Amino acid sequence: MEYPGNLFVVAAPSGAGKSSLVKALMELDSRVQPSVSHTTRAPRGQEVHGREYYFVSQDTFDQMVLQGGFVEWAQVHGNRYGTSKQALEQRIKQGADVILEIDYQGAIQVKRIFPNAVLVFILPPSWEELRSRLERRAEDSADVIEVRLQNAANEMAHAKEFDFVIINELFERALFDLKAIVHAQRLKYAAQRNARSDTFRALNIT
Ligand SMILES: Nc1nc2c(ncn2[C@@H]2O[C@H](COP(=O)(O)OP(=O)(O)O)[C@@H](O)[C@H]2O)c(=O)[nH]1
Ligand SMILES: Nc1ncnc2c1ncn2[C@@H]1O[C@H](COP(=O)(O)OP(=O)(O)O)[C@@H](O)[C@H]1O
Repeated sequence: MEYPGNLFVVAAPSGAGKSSLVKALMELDSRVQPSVSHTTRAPRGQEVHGREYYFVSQDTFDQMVLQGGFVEWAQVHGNRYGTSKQALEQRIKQGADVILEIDYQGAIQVKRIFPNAVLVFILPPSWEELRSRLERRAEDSADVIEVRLQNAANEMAHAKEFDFVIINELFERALFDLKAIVHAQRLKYAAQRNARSDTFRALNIT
């Protein structure tokens, strides 16, 4: 199945900077719209239901799984997260370029469904910096930080399955790299669309 707009998936270990980069990209580029996921995790810091996530109970999440309401879902760091079909269809109707901020398991599932999806993996510059960012963010308990760091090694081993890898050392540089990936995909998509219409014109197909 071809996604009608451009579909970008951004994954990274917790603390690598994916939310900050996606947020900064959307502030620069209104054509990129987020798909708001559902999660059984409790809200953190300033998070608002319906903005960062739809925060739902285990039962609600179970019901959505049973009813086939998710394009993909995964168990991550002891919580469940999923991209609802409704959230994606809402963006498809807008013809938006959609950015999914999901884990590597979800990214692989999305690529199977939408082969034209562009998968981007964000890496921290070092282990020490990853830990330090989680501690500086100060939104997770020490135990939660340990769980996330333990999972990070396995998550980063999957980076090679992605189309692009960005090292988020200097934030502005990483943001530029993410912008360039989005821009290149748009040009490719536009070129393909124009080539198709040129061919149709040459063959007198309206
Ligand atoms: N598969 C999947 N993963 C998701 C989804 N939403 C968020 N995640 C991932 O779940 C993990 C934990 O997210 P979160 O609790 O917000 O922590 P963070 O990584 O520190 O921002 C991250 O890897 C997210 O990318 C989703 O809808 N599907
Ligand atoms: N390039 C960077 N240099 C220093 N700190 C960063 C950088 N990118 C993100 N951060 C900070 O690191 C912490 C984790 O970033 P965040 O976007 O929440 O990561 P993720 O969404 O991948 O868990 C935040 O406090 C954020 O401000």
